[in-house]
Amino acid sequence: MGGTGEQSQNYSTNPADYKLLEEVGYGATATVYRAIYLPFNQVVAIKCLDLDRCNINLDDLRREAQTMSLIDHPNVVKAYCSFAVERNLWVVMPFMDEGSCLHLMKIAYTDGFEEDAIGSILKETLKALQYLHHHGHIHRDVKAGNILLHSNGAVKLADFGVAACLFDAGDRQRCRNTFVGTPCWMAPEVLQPGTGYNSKADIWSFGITALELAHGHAPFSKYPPMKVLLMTIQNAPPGLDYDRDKKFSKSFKEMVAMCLVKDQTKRPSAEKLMKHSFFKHVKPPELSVKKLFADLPPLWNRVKALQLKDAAQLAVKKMPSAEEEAISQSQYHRGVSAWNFDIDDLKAQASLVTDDDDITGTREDVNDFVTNYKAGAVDSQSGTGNMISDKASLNKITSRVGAIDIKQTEQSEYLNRKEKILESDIQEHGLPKNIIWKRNGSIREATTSTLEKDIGMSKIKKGQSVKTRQTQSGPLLPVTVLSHSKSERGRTLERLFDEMKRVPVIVDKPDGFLAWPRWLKLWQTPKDMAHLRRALGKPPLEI
Ligand SMILES: Nc1ncnc2c1ncn2[C@@H]1O[C@H](COP(=O)(O)OP(=O)(O)OP(=O)(O)O)[C@@H](O)[C@H]1O
Repeated sequence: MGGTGEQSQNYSTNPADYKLLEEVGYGATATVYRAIYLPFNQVVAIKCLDLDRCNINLDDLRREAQTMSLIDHPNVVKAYCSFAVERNLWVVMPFMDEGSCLHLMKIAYTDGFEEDAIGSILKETLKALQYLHHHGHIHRDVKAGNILLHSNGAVKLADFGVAACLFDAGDRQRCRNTFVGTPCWMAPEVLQPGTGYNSKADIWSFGITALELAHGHAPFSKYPPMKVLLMTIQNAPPGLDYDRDKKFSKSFKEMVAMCLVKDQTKRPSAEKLMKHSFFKHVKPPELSVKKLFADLPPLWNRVKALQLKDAAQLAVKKMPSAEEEAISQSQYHRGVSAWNFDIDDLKAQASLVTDDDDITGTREDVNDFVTNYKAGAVDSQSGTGNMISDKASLNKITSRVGAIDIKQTEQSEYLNRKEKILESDIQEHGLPKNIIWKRNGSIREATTSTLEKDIGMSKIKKGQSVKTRQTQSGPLLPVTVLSHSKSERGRTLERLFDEMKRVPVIVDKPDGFLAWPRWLKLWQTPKDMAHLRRALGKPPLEI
């Protein structure tokens, strides 16, 4: 099933022929926009790769994008064309109007999909792998975040070619100890230097993706990457559990187990896997996949809602002294591909991590917080939004964004280069008026007005931006602060306030104000206010 408005015409490489509309996704190196190709008045997606962040030769990138444009299969997202725009590479693709499976799970299916939908999604993805492997390609980044969906039921595997190119140029093949990939989804042989890998690595990732779709997250996802690496190499492969996963069929469990065999030579090829009985009775995606989107708001509103949720995660995450760890965690839980790591270094770090380590709280914490917040369960009465207007103290602040240290004075410039959520955006596109948040089978409604009011958008002046990029997902939210004992809570708050000094959430560029959304009201008692005062070194100003 193609059905995504793909046309065989030539697309121009003149940026003026494209009108960028909403942001519909972002990854490690790219931001994806819905756009109109003006000569055809056709909706397309444009992936804007930031070449400064890619560290890659433009010619290599172009060549790879050209390869991508030669790909022709209904289950693989093809590139219509690509061209450089200043320090970006634009890749023009068909617009998959329901976004990725990952986004969909995050917004409405946090515990994963039902088996009939999973079967259809996996079967279509496997067709894509069959095609790619047959043509001698390895995808290397199969995961729910790269499986795109269309409202007509079409399922396509994305991120082939350009991603591979980007990372190959980072010496993936040549450098023995350095790999790039998404650790949770990576096969043991990919993680072990010198082993060598082939298309069977995609079959492992396919098996992990099956578990991701079944549970709403990949196995080991609560652990830091270095631990995942060791667990993948040393532990028994993950799988569907007899007890926990009772709702899934025997044939589904068997199929997943076949993919997740550590010895790559014993894993089936895509072609052989397609013959497994699990795929024989799969429903057509128009029946099982299409129904997943019923009642959901448009993709761009969902993306915006997720960004706000992520901003919350960033702002209140607890990471007492391990900023880098938490930022890494954030990227890791987002499932981004740009994970550069050194095996020896990671092994050294991994030895310091115990099974009981819970560095960042849990995914459930985050979801519970968001759900409760929307339902009004989080106290939003006590405390008010606070703003620090003391420039001298601000100048001391260094915010850590991704792997880059940015001094306060450089922040405006940095933020200018980032995508922003502006008040005008919120007003223009609106947050989803009636998101149906399905959780544990229950349905809740969140209204724009509540969310906007509590976020204090009315207080945010035009030009202020919310930094969200680094926090697509991940259990970084210390919402347990609300249920902790007093002393635990105090300690968590202290760390939180300490963190707040370093991580500005909203920056008012003209005045150099630092603030955070007023709905992050975790200081609930006079004692908490005292903590805040101490952490800031001065009484917080109310806004
Ligand atoms: N053609 C498309 N139509 C609609 N949404 C898209 C399209 N391509 C990508 N997206 C959205 O944008 C997100 C990021 O895109 P993509 O994965 O290509 O970026 P990336 O930088 O390569 O990310 P990563 O490295 O994390 O995989 C996707 O997860 C998906 O939600």
